[in-house]
Amino acid sequence: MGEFELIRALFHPLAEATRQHGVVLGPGDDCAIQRVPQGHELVFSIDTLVAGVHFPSGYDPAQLGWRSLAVAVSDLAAMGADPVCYTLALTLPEADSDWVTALVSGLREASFAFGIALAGGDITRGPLTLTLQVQGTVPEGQAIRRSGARPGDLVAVSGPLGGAAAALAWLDATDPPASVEGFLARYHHPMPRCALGRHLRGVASAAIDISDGLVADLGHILEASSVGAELEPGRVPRDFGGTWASLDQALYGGDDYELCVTLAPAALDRLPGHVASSLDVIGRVCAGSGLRLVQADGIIEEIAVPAGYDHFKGR
Ligand SMILES: Nc1ncnc2c1ncn2[C@@H]1O[C@H](COP(=O)(O)OP(=O)(O)OP(=O)(O)O)[C@@H](O)[C@H]1O
Ligand SMILES: Cc1ncc(C[n+]2csc(CCOP(=O)(O)O)c2C)c(N)n1
Ligand SMILES: [Mg+2]
Repeated sequence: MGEFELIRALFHPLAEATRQHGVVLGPGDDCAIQRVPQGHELVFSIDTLVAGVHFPSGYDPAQLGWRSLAVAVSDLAAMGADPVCYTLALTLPEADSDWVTALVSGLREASFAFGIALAGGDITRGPLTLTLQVQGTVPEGQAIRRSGARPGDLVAVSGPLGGAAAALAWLDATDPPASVEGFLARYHHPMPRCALGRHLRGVASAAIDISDGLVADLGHILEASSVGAELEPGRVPRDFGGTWASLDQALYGGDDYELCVTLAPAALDRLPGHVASSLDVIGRVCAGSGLRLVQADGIIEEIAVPAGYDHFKGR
């Protein structure tokens, strides 16, 4: 199949199937057109996934479709935005229609799950790479930024951490033990916390999605907000169906796509019960800078400049 046949046969039907009323014009013209309702703002972000870096070379294409859209939509969730549409720039080593059909099936499943429509894209030949630009909307002024954390706020996370990092060791295993299924599910099937993000508009003082690891991503909030924080590692959730990720994986492993949020104690009390109970409080924001890990025995570890994944240095 050639480039245009692939687009017509596989991507146009996906765009038709997922079309949203916010998309005035989908694939087929020089640009797509999105309607932004009055009183709302456009929120957008771009993410690239490279074979061998963000997913294993030889990764299952249907899982790749879900994972790629999930990690991209996760940035919208962190802002409290409602997903509307995305564009996909796809670089393929060859035009293997079975492989692309499977990729499209994963994208289709994720598109429906997150309520986001394919609006356009680009296909080129080269090393396997996907770039997704996701677009959403929020009521004017209500996007949750990284810069709003204030001393006295609680630090909370939306779910267990470290599972995707723990899965890395098992990605190539032909018959992994049942005990690591929770880790693998987290890697293969991340769930962007869009519903939570929506509830946190006007409630959370700051939010970020955890792509690089808790310490690194909380570090981005602290830096943007010019504050510090104390974190109790013993309170960080890391249970994946009865098998626990290590503390190191929970603190420093990436790819979990839970949210890390800061909010005033009174704001937590105002949340509906089921939303509040989806958050685990793990620490507190304080004046100053840097992150202090407070162990159960009171020993404090200072982390001055929390570093994340650096593509030019490795981990
Ligand atoms: N080439 C670039 N030009 C302009 N801004 C950039 C560029 N690369 C990154 N940024 C900006 O830097 C900030 C952090 O980027 P990063 O890719 O680390 O996002 P993230 O949400 O922290 O992580 P992830 O990529 O896993 O979603 C974002 O605001 C992003 O727009
Ligand atoms: C096969 C394989 N090996 C390692 C990782 C881990 N990993 C790669 S990049 C990244 C940070 C986010 O990148 P970016 O900042 O580009 O969004 C993480 C946690 C993976 N996902 N797959
Ligand atoms: Mg992010």
